[in-house]
Formats: sequence, structure tokens, C-alpha cells
Amino acid sequence: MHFASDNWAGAHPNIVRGLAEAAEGHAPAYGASELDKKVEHRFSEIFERDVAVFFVGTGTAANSLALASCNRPGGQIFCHAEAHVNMDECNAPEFFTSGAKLVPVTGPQGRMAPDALATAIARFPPGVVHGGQPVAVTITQATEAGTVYSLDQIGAIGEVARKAGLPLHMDGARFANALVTLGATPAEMTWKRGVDILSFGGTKNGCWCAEALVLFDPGRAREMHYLRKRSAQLFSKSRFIAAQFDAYLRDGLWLELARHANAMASRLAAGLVSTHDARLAWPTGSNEVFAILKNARLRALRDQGAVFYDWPATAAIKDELATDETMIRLVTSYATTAREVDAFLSICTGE
Ligand SMILES: Cc1ncc(COP(=O)(O)O)c(C=O)c1O
Ligand SMILES: C[C@@H](O)[C@H](N)C(=O)O
Repeated sequence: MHFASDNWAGAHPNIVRGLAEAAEGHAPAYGASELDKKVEHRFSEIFERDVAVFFVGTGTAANSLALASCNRPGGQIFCHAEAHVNMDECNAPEFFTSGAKLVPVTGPQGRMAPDALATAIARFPPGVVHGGQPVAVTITQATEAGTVYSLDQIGAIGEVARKAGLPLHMDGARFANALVTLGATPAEMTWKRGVDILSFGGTKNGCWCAEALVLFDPGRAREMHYLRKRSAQLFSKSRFIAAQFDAYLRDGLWLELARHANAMASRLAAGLVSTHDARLAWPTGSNEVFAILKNARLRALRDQGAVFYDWPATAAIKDELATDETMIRLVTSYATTAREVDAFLSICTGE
């Protein structure tokens, strides 16, 4: 019963096979191989426009370099208060932007509220040097609350960013999970709603180590080459990241894996809400379930081998928690089975 994180899951057999096949022979290094070029072209096909693609090794690197490409002196970057870039990347965005500041913005269920974003941006009026200058907006899709922005919600954030003359970045560590939830196309969920730069994650959805920065304005690419190299994220054997994405994006594997992970999360969430001593902190919109359970039940689950994290409750949730309750995060992946979900639920119902 493994629900700690999709980062704990392995690599899908097709990804492993793709890596093994790419391991044969020699190929130009540092992104110059035919396979690198083939996969970069595949991204343009998927997003229905010419894009610039930069392979990196972690989601944190993708996010930090995306924001670094937007920064200017005194840069202010607007994110959700609970955003991964703000809470879980050990100041990497601040470091790789050479000192930009992340400005936390509130919003329910892990999503930034457009009016709160507009208010936060207006706090830094043009020409008033003391506060610095707005340089970017970043959203996470699927969010850190396991919810997703609807296409209209992305568009509303995109409109606020556009009016302020700011690029919009999307942390897509779980991009595929959100995409299949919305039933949208990659273009509809990104550039057609105002997204300029995407961190496209593959690692949490069956790849070993595959993240890509997708620039919808290839004009930004020149700087990104230098930002990536300076941050030591230009892999010499880049073809192995390309090989993973080649297998991942082939025949819709990436969408199939995300659909499965999401289906397992929905099964888990539905089972939890049908028990009396469990409830959801937020609606389950992807492959992450945030639930509140009695501590005694949590002990029984762990005693019987379930693996998951207690999760720091936001202030709003904290107020709701009884003294004998704890919020937890349950994350499913391509490897999650219905059997382990049902085993977890049977302990929750005491069967
Ligand atoms: C929403 C989100 N963004 C970014 C990341 C960063 O990915 P990594 O841990 O590979 O740096 C994570 C990690 O799981 C994440 O959950
Ligand atoms: C750092 C931790 O939150 C990681 N991003 C995860 O989702 O498991």
C-alpha cells in the first residue's frame, strides 16, 4: 500500500526499454543527437506550434530556470502561497533567479484567485523602485492540493498576467494528470490560455528522470541555453532524457498512465468519503488525495504496512481538525493497483 508519493514509483517498462534501446552505440552529446531533435519536434506536434524544448533533470530545475528566464533586477514572482516553488524547492527559484522574490497569493483549494493576483501585482506600481518590479506569474497544474485549474481559470490568471505585461509559467510536474482530468489538449491547457513557459514533468508519471522546459515563444530560447548550462542542467548524455520522453509520448502512453493514476486516486477518494471517520480536505482532481482521518485509524493503517505522509494542514484546514484527527496525503501513480487501494480502504472501514 504505497501512497507516499508518485516520486516513489519506479519507471514504466516501456520507459526502461526505451532507455535500453538508446544505450546502444554512440551519438552526439549535449542535446545534439538525432533522438534529441526527434523528441523536440514531437513536442511541437503535441503542442500544435513550434516550441523550444530544454531537457533537465528535476522539476525544481525546470521551475527555477523558467523563472530565471523571466527575472530582472528587483524581480517579484507571484505564486500560490502553498506553491511548490515557494514551499518545497529550498530557495532554488530564488537562487537561480539571482534573488527574485516569490510573492505568495491566496486562493481556495490550491488555486490562485485572479483578483487576489491582480491586487498583489498592483502593490508594485511601475516606477516605484523601492518595492521592486513584477516579472512573472507561476501556477501549478495539477496543484499542490491535488486539484486542477479549469481552462477558464487558467485563462483568467493568464488575462491578469497579460494585462500586467507578465509572462505566465506553469509548473506541470503532474501535467498529464491534469490534462486527462480536463479532457483538454496540451495547447488548450497552455498557450491558448496564456501560458508562456511550461515545466513539463515526466518523472512522476512513469519516467525515471525526465523533465522538459517548453517555451511557447522560441525567442526566449537563446537565454535558456546559457541558464541551463550555468545551472549544470545540460546533460552530456541528453539522449537518455530524450529516450524516456520518446517512449513516454509514443502511442499515448503518457495519457494512459495518468488516467490510471487518477482512476486509482478517485477510487481511493470515493472509498474514503463512504466511511464515517474520513473526509477529504479538498476535492480530488488528479492523482493526489488529501484526507482527514482519525489518528487511531492512521495507526492501524501504518501498523498494517500502508505508507503515506501526514501533511501540514493549511490554516483553514487546521481550524477544522479535531484533536484526534490528522490530515494526510495519498498519492497514486501508474503503478498503483486497485488491490492495494481496496486493501487500504478495508482497513479504513475496519473490515
Ligand atoms: C508540484 C510539484 N512541482 C515540482 C516538483 C519538483 O520536482 P523535483 O522533486 O523533481 O524537483 C514537485 C515534486 O514532486 C512537485 O510536487
Ligand atoms: C517535495 C515533495 O512534495 C514532492 N514534490 C512530492 O510531491 O512528493
